[in-house]
Amino acid sequence: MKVLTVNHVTQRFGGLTALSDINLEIREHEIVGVIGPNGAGKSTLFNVITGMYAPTEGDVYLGETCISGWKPYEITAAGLGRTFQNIRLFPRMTALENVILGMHCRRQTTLPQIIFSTRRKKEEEERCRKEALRLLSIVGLEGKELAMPSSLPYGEQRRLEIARALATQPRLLLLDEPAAGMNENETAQLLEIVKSLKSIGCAIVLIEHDMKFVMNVCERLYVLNHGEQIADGTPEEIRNNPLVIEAYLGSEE
Ligand SMILES: Nc1ncnc2c1ncn2[C@@H]1O[C@H](COP(=O)(O)OP(=O)(O)OP(=O)(O)O)[C@@H](O)[C@H]1O
Repeated sequence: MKVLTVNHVTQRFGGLTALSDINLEIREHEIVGVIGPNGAGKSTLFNVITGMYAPTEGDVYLGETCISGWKPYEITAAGLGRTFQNIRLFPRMTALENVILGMHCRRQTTLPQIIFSTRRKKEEEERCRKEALRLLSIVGLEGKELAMPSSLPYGEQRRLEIARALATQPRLLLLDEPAAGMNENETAQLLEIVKSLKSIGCAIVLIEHDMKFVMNVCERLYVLNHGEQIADGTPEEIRNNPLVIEAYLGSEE
């Protein structure tokens, strides 16, 4: 079953075409990469999918639902989670609280229940706490629930962001350069965690410049260059694609 369909999407900014007729299909449980040299349009594509921009042309579907023009929070509630290129954790909250906050779009208590502290609210709080602890352990942060984000090493802060994104119960998770700034050890740990997310039933699309990481974790790749989709296929096919090789060599000139 398809989780995400990007259907003939074009994005223009004034006279600049940042994306031109892009088509993507992501199926359940897949891990798919979007790669391309600087300025290729990767972030713009993520911004269109997550509702930061409404596409100039074309449509985005989450499952069977067209989400083009929806607001980011509506898209999150519909089942699309994301992490950002730069860490966006709440600095004055513990790791656990950061994850619990990610759940707010799924919480069932109403405002009066919150104000009058009903039994239902307490039960829900306990349920959220247990779920947040489970998510922290999925990203390898068991025992770190009371840590403040700034006390965690960089690699763990990025994993905490993934746990928070998972707290929204996404069908699809978008990771924006998850390995950026990580050392070799941190990248290797992240690789195992991303692979393990397959088993919790969410599909993953990631933008990443670290080619070794991408080639190891992704089952399929889409390649953008100057806003155009120049290739898609398995890592092996992409590695040997002359258009891709030319795009990357050209970008180093
Ligand atoms: N809001 C905007 N207004 C105008 N131009 C934009 C906007 N966002 C992106 N662009 C332009 O669109 C093009 C694609 O940029 P984008 O950031 O999507 O590329 P990218 O592949 O993510 O690059 P990088 O790998 O360097 O992050 C660039 O020419 C960029 O300057």
